[in-house]
Amino acid sequence: MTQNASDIARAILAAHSARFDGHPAAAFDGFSSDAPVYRGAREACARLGFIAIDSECVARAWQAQTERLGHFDAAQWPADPRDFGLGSFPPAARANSFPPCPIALGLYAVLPDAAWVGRMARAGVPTVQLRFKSDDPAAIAREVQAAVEAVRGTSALLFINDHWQLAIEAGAYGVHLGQEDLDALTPAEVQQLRASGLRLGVSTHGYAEMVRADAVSPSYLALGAVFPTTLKKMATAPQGLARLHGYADLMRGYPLVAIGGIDMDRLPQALAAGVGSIAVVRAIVGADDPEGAARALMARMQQGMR
Ligand SMILES: Cc1ncc(COP(=O)(O)OP(=O)(O)O)c(N)n1
Ligand SMILES: Cc1nc(C(=O)O)sc1CCOP(=O)(O)O
Ligand SMILES: [Mg+2]
Repeated sequence: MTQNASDIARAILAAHSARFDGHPAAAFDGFSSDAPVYRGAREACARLGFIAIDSECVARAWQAQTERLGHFDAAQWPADPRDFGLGSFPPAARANSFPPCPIALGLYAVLPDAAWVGRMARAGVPTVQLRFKSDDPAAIAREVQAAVEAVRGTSALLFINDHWQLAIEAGAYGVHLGQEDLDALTPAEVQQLRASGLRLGVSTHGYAEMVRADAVSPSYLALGAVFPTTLKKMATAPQGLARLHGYADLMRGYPLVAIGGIDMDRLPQALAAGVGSIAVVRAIVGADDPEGAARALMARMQQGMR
């Protein structure tokens, strides 16, 4: 049956509004195609509060899904990598992928300095990140080196945030980069990082950023911010659990890390979306007993993964 764009939008909203509630409608900036499924989906996504670049991405995927299936199915929110134009899955099997890391990185402590990295590695946290923010190049180099030394003799996997060249020199396990960090790299630098053998994790905050990250075939994807966070100013609103489920469905071939506002109470819900890792800052660094908090978070992760 041929349906027009308004019918398509209504059908999508009827099937998915309840799940994706809590986001105000987003500004609508027009269509890039005349295909009715695309147009209906684009309108519906804007009404569901997806930002324009994400609405565009999902609407195009909905059109691709319809063509692939041979019919429009309002119930089936797009979650097939082929419909988003992603590379082949699993990504780790691609010729140009970054080295793999465990599919379940477990509790992932994002920490402000090397002393914290050492403390949490010794407390048994499986994945740690040095997120040292400073304008002093000598201090940054010292901290990266100290973090690498701090995890020696422990089984913690150490990612260095932002400073990929120092991470290579110091021999870290991996590097974490945001979208802007990645944009600042030339193709030759991306290739240098890939050739170094370090793992690469990339931040994402929605469909369009996941698609961009997939283009470099990183070792893991971080999905944030799931809940509100006071740690840093975010450019996008908290994604919420329903979107986290959608993102994890689409990207399930990657090791996935949920981040942003996660604490003991919220951890089980975030884990249930299908991610293998939960990243936290304040739930550890802000705790009265950080080692105790880390142990409690790890125990809760174990329960959730059973
Ligand atoms: C696991 C994890 N996820 C996301 C981030 C954020 O990285 P980025 O977007 O580059 O922002 P800064 O941390 O550099 O402020 C992260 N560090 N770790
Ligand atoms: C560093 C960072 N990056 C995020 C992202 O969404 O990319 S959220 C975040 C802060 C996470 O801190 P807390 O666990 O204290 O909320
Ligand atoms: Mg960064």
